[in-house]
Parts: sequence; C-alpha cells; structure tokens
Amino acid sequence: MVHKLTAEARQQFFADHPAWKEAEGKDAAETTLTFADFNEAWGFMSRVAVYADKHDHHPEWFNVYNRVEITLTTHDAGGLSERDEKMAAFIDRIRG
Ligand SMILES: C[C@H](O)[C@H](O)[C@H]1CNC2=NC(N)=NC(=O)C2=N1
Repeated sequence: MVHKLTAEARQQFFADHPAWKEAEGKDAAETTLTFADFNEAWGFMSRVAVYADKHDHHPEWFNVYNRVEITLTTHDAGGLSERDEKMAAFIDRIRG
C-alpha cells in the first residue's frame, strides 16, 4: 500500500527539488529537461526506464527531439508519494 505524501512532506518535496513544479489541477510534480540532441535525451530516458522497471514506478513523459517533459505521480495513491520523491531524486542525480 502506498500513500500520498502528507501536506508537510509535499512542501518538503518541492523545497528539496527546485527543478520540479506543482502540476496544475493534478497532484503531481513536473519538470522539463533539455539535452544537446535526441541521442542525449534518449540516453537519459533509457536510464530512467531501467529505474522505472526496477522499482515498478513509471513516469508520465513526453519527448520531442532534445526535450523531455516528465510528470511524476503515483496512480495507486492518487497523488504524489514517496515513490515519486525517490524517482525525482534519481532524475536529479543523473540530469547533469
Ligand atoms: C501493477 C503495477 O505494480 C502498478 O500498476 C504500478 C506500475 N507503475 C506505476 N507507476 C506510477 N507512476 N504509479 C503507479 O501507481 C504505478 N503502479
């Protein structure tokens, strides 16, 4: 069972991860990454995909050429959870 972050933990999430913003009308966190080219973007996405598969937690994302938009939310919890926090921390570590 996975639970949504408490209001305090949610606030802490956005304080700890300044590259992430609250999604509008949705209990989720969003970020946009820009890479040198598609090859770099796809390399990044591959690393996130391996993480997602390993942790059974999957991003909502959109890619055009060198841009990757990511929305993190936990469908099973109906909002942001610790799983999103861990995935955001992973993405922030590898985003360069
Ligand atoms: C059955 C499977 O474990 C669930 O559907 C997992 C898969 N990946 C998931 N990813 C996300 N973002 N939220 C979930 O609730 C979720 N649930």
